[in-house]
Amino acid sequence: MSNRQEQPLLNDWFEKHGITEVECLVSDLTGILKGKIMPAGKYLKGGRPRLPDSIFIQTVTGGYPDDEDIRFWNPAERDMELVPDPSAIYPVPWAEDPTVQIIHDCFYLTGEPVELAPRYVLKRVLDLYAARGWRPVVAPEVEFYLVKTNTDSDYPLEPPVGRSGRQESSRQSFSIDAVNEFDPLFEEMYDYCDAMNLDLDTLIHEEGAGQMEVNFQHGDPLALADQVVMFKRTLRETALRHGMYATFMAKPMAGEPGSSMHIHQSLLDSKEGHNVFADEDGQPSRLFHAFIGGQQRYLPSVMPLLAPNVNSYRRLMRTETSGSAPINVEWGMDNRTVGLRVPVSTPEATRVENRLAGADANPYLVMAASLACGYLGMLGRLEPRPPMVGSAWSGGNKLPDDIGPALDMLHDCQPLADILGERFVNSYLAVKRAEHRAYFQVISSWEREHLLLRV
Ligand SMILES: NC(=O)CC[C@H](N)C(=O)O
Repeated sequence: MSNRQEQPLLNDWFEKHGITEVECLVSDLTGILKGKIMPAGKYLKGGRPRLPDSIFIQTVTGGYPDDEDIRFWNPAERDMELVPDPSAIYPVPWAEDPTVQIIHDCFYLTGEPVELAPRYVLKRVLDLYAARGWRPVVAPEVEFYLVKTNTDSDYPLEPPVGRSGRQESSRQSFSIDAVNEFDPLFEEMYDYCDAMNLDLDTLIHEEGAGQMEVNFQHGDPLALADQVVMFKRTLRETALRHGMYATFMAKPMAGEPGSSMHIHQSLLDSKEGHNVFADEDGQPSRLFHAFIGGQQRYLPSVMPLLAPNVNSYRRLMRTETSGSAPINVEWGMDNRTVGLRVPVSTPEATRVENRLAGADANPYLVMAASLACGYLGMLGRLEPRPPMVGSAWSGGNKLPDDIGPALDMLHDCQPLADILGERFVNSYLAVKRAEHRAYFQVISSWEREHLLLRV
């Protein structure tokens, strides 16, 4: 991978846009963009930027796993070379100087890819599909909240003040006027997304106060994961410019529904280009059913990638305000109470929507995990349970209800480690356990409220 095929393309692009500065981006496990900022001339002329591989064992608080877990990564903390992906070049429309942001892949200096990189984990799963002549297609839907800026982390978040000077105080699902309250912000968001070629389909108001959802046009999973990462960055920046925060936390406010990252998934024959989830007679195919069977069998074990934080499981708790966040891996036609919804569609658009992931998850890992489960189902020709008709809520929570048990289930699932990479899974478990320990060291206001004078 040390060839420089991409160099002429970069030269042209930089020249055309008069680029003076480059942001070299790599997504860590959480989805935080790490990297280096460089003058354009140096970037084009000089060697590739480097980072230590320890960026992939860093927790969200900047810590590292405990000593006993360190054997899972590379104690030498080796350098990685960052290689630009020419299909992931985006201008930075809000920058003062002409700046480009480029998503990079990571390779050791010996040439092997770094298996801990989330983007590599997705590529690895896509390669397995490609080897069988399959090309998965996905369409992500991402929910988020706009909230009032707030610098006191002990204080609950609040909805932002819109153009009317008021905060939303009742459910405004699908209201156009409630979106228009934040018109200046969304107009700028669209301008930025257009400049970056992010293919947004629709924007709607969701159920929560200040909660919105964007849908992306369907396409290649790697390109869409890149787009979601870039969209999150763009929206956070836009909101700041308008005196608000945009948050992708799975459950930012106790009395409001959580935010999800639904993934619609279909499967094309790589050569012919037709959707193999439908038979010649237009009926759902055996592969489609086996894909769902795999999702039913393996999704509970891959929950740490779909719901990666303690906060993620608050979204998946059934309460009066949890909205339609699923707590099961049932499937059903046009049914929003199940984790695996099959929308009514034409045969060419036959697909299954995985509704489990939170908006807080890393999109590379969500897509890798979800597609890995479907792949295992197709390989093992697994049969799904009968589709759910009516409400699936009454069956109770069929998913791990906290990050601790979810990590134990991932640890015990060898078929997933074989697909996602043993070294990646072990490092991921170590990082998430370290985060869980750090969380547990914080004494919450609930404990002060209810235990202080009673126990
Ligand atoms: N768009 C919807 O169906 C709502 C999803 C819900 N907010 C969730 O967290 O899963």
